[in-house]
Amino acid sequence: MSRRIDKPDTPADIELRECLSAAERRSFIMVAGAGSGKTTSLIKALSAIIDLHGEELKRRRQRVACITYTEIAAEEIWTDVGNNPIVHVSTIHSFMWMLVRPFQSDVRKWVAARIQEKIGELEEKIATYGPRVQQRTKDKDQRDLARYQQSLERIDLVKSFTYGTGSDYPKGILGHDDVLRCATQFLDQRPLFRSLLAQQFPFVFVDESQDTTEGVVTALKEVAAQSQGKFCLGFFGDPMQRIYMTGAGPIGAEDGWATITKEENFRCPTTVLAVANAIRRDDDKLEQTRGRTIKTPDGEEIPVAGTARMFILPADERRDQYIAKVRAWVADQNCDETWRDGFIKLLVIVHRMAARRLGFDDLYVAMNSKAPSSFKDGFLDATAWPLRAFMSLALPLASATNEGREFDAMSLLRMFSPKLSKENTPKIGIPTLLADLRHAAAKLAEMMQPGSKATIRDVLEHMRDTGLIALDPRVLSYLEGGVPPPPQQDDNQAAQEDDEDAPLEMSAMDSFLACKASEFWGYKEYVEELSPFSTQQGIKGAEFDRVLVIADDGESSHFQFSYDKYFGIKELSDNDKKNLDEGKETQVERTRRLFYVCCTRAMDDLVVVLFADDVGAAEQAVRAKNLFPADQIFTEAALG
Ligand SMILES: Nc1ncnc2c1ncn2[C@@H]1O[C@H](COP(=O)(O)OP(=O)(O)OP(=O)(O)O)[C@@H](O)[C@H]1O
Repeated sequence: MSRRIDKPDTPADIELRECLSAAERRSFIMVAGAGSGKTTSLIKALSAIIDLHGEELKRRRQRVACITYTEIAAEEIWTDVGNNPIVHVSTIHSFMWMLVRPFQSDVRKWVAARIQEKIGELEEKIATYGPRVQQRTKDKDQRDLARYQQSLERIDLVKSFTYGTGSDYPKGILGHDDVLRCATQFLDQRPLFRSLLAQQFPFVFVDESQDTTEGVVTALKEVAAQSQGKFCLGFFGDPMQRIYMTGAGPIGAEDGWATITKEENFRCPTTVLAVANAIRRDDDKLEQTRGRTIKTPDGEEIPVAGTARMFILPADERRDQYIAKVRAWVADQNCDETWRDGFIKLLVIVHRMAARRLGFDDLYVAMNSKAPSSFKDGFLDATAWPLRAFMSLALPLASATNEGREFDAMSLLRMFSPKLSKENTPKIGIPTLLADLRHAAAKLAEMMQPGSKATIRDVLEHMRDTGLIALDPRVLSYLEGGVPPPPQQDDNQAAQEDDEDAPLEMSAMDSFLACKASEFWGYKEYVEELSPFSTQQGIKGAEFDRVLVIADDGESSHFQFSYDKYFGIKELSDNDKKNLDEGKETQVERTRRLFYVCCTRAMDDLVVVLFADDVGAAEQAVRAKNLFPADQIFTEAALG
């Protein structure tokens, strides 16, 4: 693939360069549809800053900050600007942590206040228990309260604070959420902190800004307001591509800011572009032009037609066979064997069927049925806190151990084991310590082995007892609770009737801890290869020659998304209607945006397979929606 930086300049790139070169720096918003080259413009802008201001920035020891959604995107962008040290590319969490880290005593005060706040919330909850609150909930709340109080006493003993995936205050670890909370609070409340940011980083760019939280957007805007003329803030995004609930969506331009748009789509072939424009017709009506082109041998630029097709097939146990048939059919039609058995990008939102096929049915059920919404959301991209110890350490460490990758195993241990942290001077000799950790890693790999009977609880206890990782205190709290009693007859009902999410969390955690730990392998495969939310492969900003989107609500109607409602196969619920009346969004808007992101990844061919209970009704609804040309919508009959 050719490098983004080598692409020709568009009028938007020229307009953007004017914002960067003006004596009075001007902040801006670049809003444009999929494949319009926003990331390309961002890379070009970084390179323009290096050319225009590189020397001056170096002299003043200043840098340009570029905030991306994933580590992978950060790496890609930094490579594209020749790994220039003037450019600091990172995720928002590490950027914010870099800013607050030097202010250790302020962080300490902030952490103490945060714990006080949590204690206050818990005390309030305890004081207002309803009659149905279960004893287990009460016990857990008391344990959490005691833990917070203990943490508060130990905060002064923490030598220095660091940042990890989940917070563990007595160990001096601030998790993702806390880092953002702390940094945005500092930025909101302290003019000096804002000046410091602007002085260190006179240019701050945010890619995928539609999924950046409101708090971060506001805080950065405050920096821009305070340092007007000397600071340039740029947001690059597309509200239609917001796929996380926490994202800010459309970002408004402030007075004096430039709003830069891009009309063209450079990625999708004309057939796919037509679908993309049709999807947006029901939303902000933005229509993109051009589409991907190629140069003929005699230098003529011609549009790529590509293909865009949709299949409606029965939602039964033959899903896998149908997919294979569709692939073979497209291979024949397109004279392209890759469609039969080569690499195509499959995108599917996890549902019960997919989970069962990939061998993580119980894990899916634990995190989705009778689970808090934060678990359901966090299951889509593996960010839910109960999953973290597995995704960050247990799985990669077990793989490294199984494959004899000593060096990788050691790096993981150095990264995660509190026994190897700088603060912890070992009581036993280093060689003994390392041998113990290696032994613990081998045992972990054995417990994670497919076919092993070890449960998630067993593995977490093993990791806790051997010091392989500092577990999230919320996980620890459940481990300490012991094995739960077998469910009482009215347990489920009580769980539903109890107010708030706490009982839901408790029952979800009971099921989660009882799952086989080896189910995580199938889940990992899903997250890394099939999920449109995959942060590993980074579907955001990614593009693939051949894309197959599976639209399947499965057996469970997902909390956030419903293809059946989006395509108009299923009626909106009373709750949806109420939300609409109140101006809130429903599954329909969310599904539309996700569908848009998925479809617009295609550079050549797009195939959408919708699995429906009633194929006839679904076909009628799909045709009425008019997203695909009538002669490109097929049912089982076409497959022969
Ligand atoms: N000016 C250009 N001329 C030709 N091709 C371009 C140009 N700008 C970008 N492209 C190509 O278009 C594709 C999409 O670019 P890019 O990923 O920057 O878009 P994006 O707007 O960030 O995408 P999305 O929002 O959909 O993730 C890439 O293949 C890129 O190389």
